[in-house]
Amino acid sequence: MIIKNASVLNQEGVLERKHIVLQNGVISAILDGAEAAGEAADTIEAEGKLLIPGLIDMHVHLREPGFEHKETIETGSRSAAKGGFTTIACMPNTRPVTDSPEIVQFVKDKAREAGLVKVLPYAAITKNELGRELTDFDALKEAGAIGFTDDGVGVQSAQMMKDAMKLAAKLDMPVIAHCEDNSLVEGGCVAEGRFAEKHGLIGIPNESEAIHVGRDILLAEATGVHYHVCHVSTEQSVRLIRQAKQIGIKVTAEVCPHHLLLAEEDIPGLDANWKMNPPLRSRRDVEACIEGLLDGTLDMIVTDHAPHSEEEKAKGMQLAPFGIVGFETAFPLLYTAFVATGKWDLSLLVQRMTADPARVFRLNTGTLAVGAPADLTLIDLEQEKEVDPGAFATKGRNTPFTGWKLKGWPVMTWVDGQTVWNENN
Ligand SMILES: NC(=O)N[C@@H](CC(=O)O)C(=O)O
Ligand SMILES: [Zn+2]
Ligand SMILES: [Zn+2]
Repeated sequence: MIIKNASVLNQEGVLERKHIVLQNGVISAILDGAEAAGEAADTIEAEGKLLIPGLIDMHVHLREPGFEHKETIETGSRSAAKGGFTTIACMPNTRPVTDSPEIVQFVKDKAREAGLVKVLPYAAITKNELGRELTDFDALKEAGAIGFTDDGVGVQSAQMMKDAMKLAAKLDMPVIAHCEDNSLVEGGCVAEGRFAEKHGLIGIPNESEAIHVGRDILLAEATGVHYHVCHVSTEQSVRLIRQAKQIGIKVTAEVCPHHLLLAEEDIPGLDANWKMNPPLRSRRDVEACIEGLLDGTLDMIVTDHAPHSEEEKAKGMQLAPFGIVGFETAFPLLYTAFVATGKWDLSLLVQRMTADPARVFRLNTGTLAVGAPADLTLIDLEQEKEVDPGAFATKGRNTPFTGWKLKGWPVMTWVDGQTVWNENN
């Protein structure tokens, strides 16, 4: 197969016209656009469109097993492919929790049946994510888990976290942390700030996140583990991670599109489509996250795709579950807000969603190179469309971005050379 006349970013971040030849699931040649592309059984004309490595999302919730009314591995995979993602790593807060080799195997089997994107399972740190007893790290690694996390809750005991890190370090596996100290968030559903005050809600303070980041950085230093911080949302966390990196502690971090785009003061009313964990913070925190992403303190962008049903989200700000969907809006949101406005280079956005997650988690994807798996995404940078949850492939409709006019929509996605999403089919 040949993808002809695509716009491809070169090493210097400049767009060049290229023909990409795919064979047996890998990129077999990248030809100069001035050369003849040659013949193939299947030719895609990509004139005027951006071709990038398939996007990688290292933090997603697919809800299966146990919460199939919110999402399944198949619907989540389809939504990911539609959003331009080719590799996703799914969180273990399912029912049962992914705390046994059997559930890791179940997730892998379901992902293979769906046959769309590459699904990498995380396993829980503690049994049932209750924070009481460690899971069997050896067996979970053996079954194919790529890291350990209790995402959805923070590991409250420092000793438990230290034990987990020691074990993970021995197995050369990362610990991925949802940073939240429960004693500092009781009853909170939005961040401290103007919105919480106006509506008489208990506010979640920044320290509830940063206190775990600080604690865990010290434990990572002591144990030598690769420590990865989930969905960073505060100025204080960014500062702690920056300092830890400067002194050589093995810490990496991720940030979500909504924490780069929205602050608590933007929440329009008591609508739970604006409720997520961590919550939207102050404008100052948003600016610190952006700065952190630009200087590499925050290594990558993840969606934290967290679908919930409409009934659940209709329960209101206090009672509805935390979380918003992310796959199908992530790239267009960031492209429109930061690249189309000239604030960021296109290559920075692409790197933080491809090469950087691949580097941190040692994946063999995320680059457009001869010999690499043909995981690719074709993007129309010009077409403008409104976010319409009714048209989502995910079962979730829970997004604060309804009606936003965006550019940069993925139009085709390939995994190992197979088309997994095509706008025109
Ligand atoms: N981010 C969220 O708001 N919710 C996630 C849990 C999590 O990522 O902590 C979920 O599972 O719904
Ligand atoms: Zn989390
Ligand atoms: Zn999550």
